[in-house]
Amino acid sequence: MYVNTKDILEKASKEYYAVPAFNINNMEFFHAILEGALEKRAPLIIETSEGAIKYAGNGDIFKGARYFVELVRLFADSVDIPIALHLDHGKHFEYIIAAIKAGYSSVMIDASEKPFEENLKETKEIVKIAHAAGVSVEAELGQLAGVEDNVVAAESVLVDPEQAKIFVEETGVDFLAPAIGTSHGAFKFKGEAKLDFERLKKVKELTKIPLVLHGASSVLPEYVKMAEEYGADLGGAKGVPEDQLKKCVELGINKVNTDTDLRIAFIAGLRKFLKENPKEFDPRHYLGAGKKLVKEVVMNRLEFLGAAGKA
Ligand SMILES: O=C(COP(=O)(O)O)N(O)CCCCO
Ligand code: NA
Ligand SMILES: [Zn+2]
Repeated sequence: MYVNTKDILEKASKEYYAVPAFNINNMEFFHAILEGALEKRAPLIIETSEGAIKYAGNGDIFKGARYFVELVRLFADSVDIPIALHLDHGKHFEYIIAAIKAGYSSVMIDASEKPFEENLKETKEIVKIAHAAGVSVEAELGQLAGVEDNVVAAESVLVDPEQAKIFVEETGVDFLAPAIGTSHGAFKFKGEAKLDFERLKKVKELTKIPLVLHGASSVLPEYVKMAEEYGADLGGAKGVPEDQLKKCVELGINKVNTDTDLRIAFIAGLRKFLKENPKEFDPRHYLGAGKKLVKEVVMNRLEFLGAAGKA
């Protein structure tokens, strides 16, 4: 059934497990993720960036938002696991409104690169509108290092737990993404992976709401290796080690944004298939090879985060 993201996350927060939020840009990734969640009997959060919406609508953001709502609801309305659709990194008012209008379960207002007062003001405004439409809201405090879509924050700006308490009280936001040292993409961390667990613990104690980890892909070595074996150039790829991810869940992370791990799995499966099947040109076959590995990663991550069996 199609649900509000908050319903999924409130349960996870109470029981201290996490639900991965998987990014999609097309139908094939959605099918792979859905199959994995059904087999694992897990709640499912599908999320799309603004770029994905523009891509699916071929430039028209409202068509793109409608496309993902129709695609997800087509299946969600006929299965017995809870499924939510979330706008990831909503930075522009028109995308956030398009998502709300099209029927998304939740939206992220990401004003994290703006000064605290401005982030608070913008988030408050979106919460008012979204809540009036029965849509839940995610916001971000602090900044991830690395390229966050088109915002390059040279260094991470870590969340201030006291500010997080004020922010949550003043805005009424439903779930919060505290920056604790991760970054987006396949090349996280300059040296050793280092997350600020103390800070995370304080944010959970002070805010008591579901928390989100961005830049949470582990960049799994076996898939990186396979992709490289068949021609990919991913030198230096590094993600969040799984033991550190586990610790984040124990400290109160409940939504784990996962995009890069699915992309690497897909390209590994696709490259291998193309190399081994030079005569094949049916898109259902070569995209199917990517899908297969995406489903594998999805099932492992649902199990690892404790979402399996929680539907
Ligand atoms: O936090 C994440 C996922 O991060 P990762 O790159 O670790 O999968 N996301 O918000 C997904 C979109 C990344 C920006 O384009
Ligand atoms: Na998000
Ligand atoms: Zn993110």
